[in-house]
Amino acid sequence: MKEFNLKPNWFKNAIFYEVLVRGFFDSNSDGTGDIPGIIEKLDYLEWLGIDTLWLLPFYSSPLKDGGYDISDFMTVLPAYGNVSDVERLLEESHSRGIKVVADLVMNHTSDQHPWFIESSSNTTNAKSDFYVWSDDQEQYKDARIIFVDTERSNWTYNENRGQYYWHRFFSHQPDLNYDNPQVVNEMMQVLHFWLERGLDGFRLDAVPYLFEREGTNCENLVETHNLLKVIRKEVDSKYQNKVLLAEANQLPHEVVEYFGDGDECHMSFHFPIMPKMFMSIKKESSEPLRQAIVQTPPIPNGCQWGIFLRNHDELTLEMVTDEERTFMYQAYAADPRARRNVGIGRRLAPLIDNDRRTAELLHSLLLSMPGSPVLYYGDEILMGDNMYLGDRDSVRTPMQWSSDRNGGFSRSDYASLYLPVLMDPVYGYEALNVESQLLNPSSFLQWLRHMLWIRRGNPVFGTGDFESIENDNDAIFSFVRRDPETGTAILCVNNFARTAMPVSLDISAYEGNIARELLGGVVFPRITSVPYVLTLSAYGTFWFDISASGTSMRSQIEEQEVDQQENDLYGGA
Ligand SMILES: OC[C@H]1O[C@H](O[C@H]2O[C@H](CO)[C@@H](O)[C@H](O)[C@H]2O)[C@H](O)[C@@H](O)[C@@H]1O
Ligand SMILES: [Ca+2]
Repeated sequence: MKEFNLKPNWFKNAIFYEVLVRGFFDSNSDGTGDIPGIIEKLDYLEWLGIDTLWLLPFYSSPLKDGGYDISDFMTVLPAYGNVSDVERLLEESHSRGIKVVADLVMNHTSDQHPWFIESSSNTTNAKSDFYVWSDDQEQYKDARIIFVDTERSNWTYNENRGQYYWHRFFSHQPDLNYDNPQVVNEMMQVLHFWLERGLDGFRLDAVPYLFEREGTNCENLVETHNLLKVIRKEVDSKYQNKVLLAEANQLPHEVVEYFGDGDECHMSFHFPIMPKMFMSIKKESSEPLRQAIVQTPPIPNGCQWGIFLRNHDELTLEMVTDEERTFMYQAYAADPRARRNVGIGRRLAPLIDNDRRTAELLHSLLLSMPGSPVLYYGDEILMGDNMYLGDRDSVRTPMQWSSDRNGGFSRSDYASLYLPVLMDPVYGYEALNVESQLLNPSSFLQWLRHMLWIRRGNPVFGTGDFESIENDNDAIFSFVRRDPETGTAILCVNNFARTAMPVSLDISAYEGNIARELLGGVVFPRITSVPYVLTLSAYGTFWFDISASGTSMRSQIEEQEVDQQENDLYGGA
């Protein structure tokens, strides 16, 4: 059993893994993944080297939005299991040193939630103010529509009540009214219910939209931030080492506001840099990503970004410029079937034409840039997608465990699967699955596991400063992650070009230090006052330990070995 990490800032060094409960493993052969199924796969996740599971909503739901339409916050969808199963998952995960956070949808409920059924019955019932009601559709006209593929308005008429209700997402997801203290109180009970059971925190879904105010776009309002401060205070006062992770798909200066002064969320997804990684690839230029990082404001101590390549939604293009959006659609979604709302409904591998080198470059970035990496289930084997499925189901097909029936995901009839497993010649389960990649020492899965291991052994990736390193090649993104107190420093060099590239780096500040490549342990020439010259292969990357002598993870003995190697290789020069 691994030592369970009880440090308050554990999430800064965590590697997150996002699990679609429905799509991971079906333990009872009914065609739907479930909580006991995740328990059965914990050994695999431990082997892979992840620290924290993020579970997509597992609560009771009519599943019209993948479970983000909750009809009871305190029960588990029967097809997924029950509360005891979740408790068992928490125990089993914790015993392996794995923490578990879950999605919490505070902004809205399903229209099947008893609160909404009562609220919509008339204007005088006890839950009458639980939602945002209006006689007309005139209010909040400055609020954009988010699900543009399906919704034409943020208001929908309810026959029973004879009024309109407000919803930022699907019309079956009425927004809760946080101006009503009873709603705040109810949501606090929900938080307590799950935290008491041992959950390690929440991913707070769609958090910018909790309040509405006339004359604003109803996003990121001060009232929303004040409520988050109240929630944080409540969580901190009763529990230890929990994490709140904000899902706020907003501009850089807005997204950092979800950390408050260190008194709101511990973490926030770094939405601004995600599309920029993909732009840098197609432009063969480090500039889009470099700019996005440089423009990221500093965050308070005790806070951390969550960085990701892909997730269960579309590759969102809501917060990029019109020009950038056009570029992204042309570069990554020439086929209009790939488009979803304001974004692209594809998984990582098809986005990058299944190119292993690009996948390695993107994951090297994910594991070395400031923030905690969040992996999406299936991306560790470079799973594909199914553009013919509706909404965002294109990227939510069953996990491919083996070449057995239904990809080893379920023993049920194929026809009863919640979504069809992929069967095409490139990404189908017979060609692409966990089992075959476990057996293949040079598979992407094995490569990624090695990278996660290296990252874990170098905590500076989670907690260190970020220093951009000047170089003479636009295709190359170079930076150092360092801990000024210990002198630990790791130089990361990334080539966005599809061809080999030379680069000269200005790392004279580290003059005298040895550069030791982290994956193979090979010693490169000592750093001097002149530019450091490297050659990178197409989409190539390097991680070098350039720490001051004796301050890194290396022991004194290793240091002597380095001297010897250097002597052998460079004749003591
Ligand atoms: O609960 C409703 C939705 O909430 C999240 O949505 C986020 O994803 C949207 C794209 O699919 C994005 O445009 C929006 O800004 C986000 O809040 C959740 O991740 C979705 O799955 C869910 O439908
Ligand atoms: Ca099942």
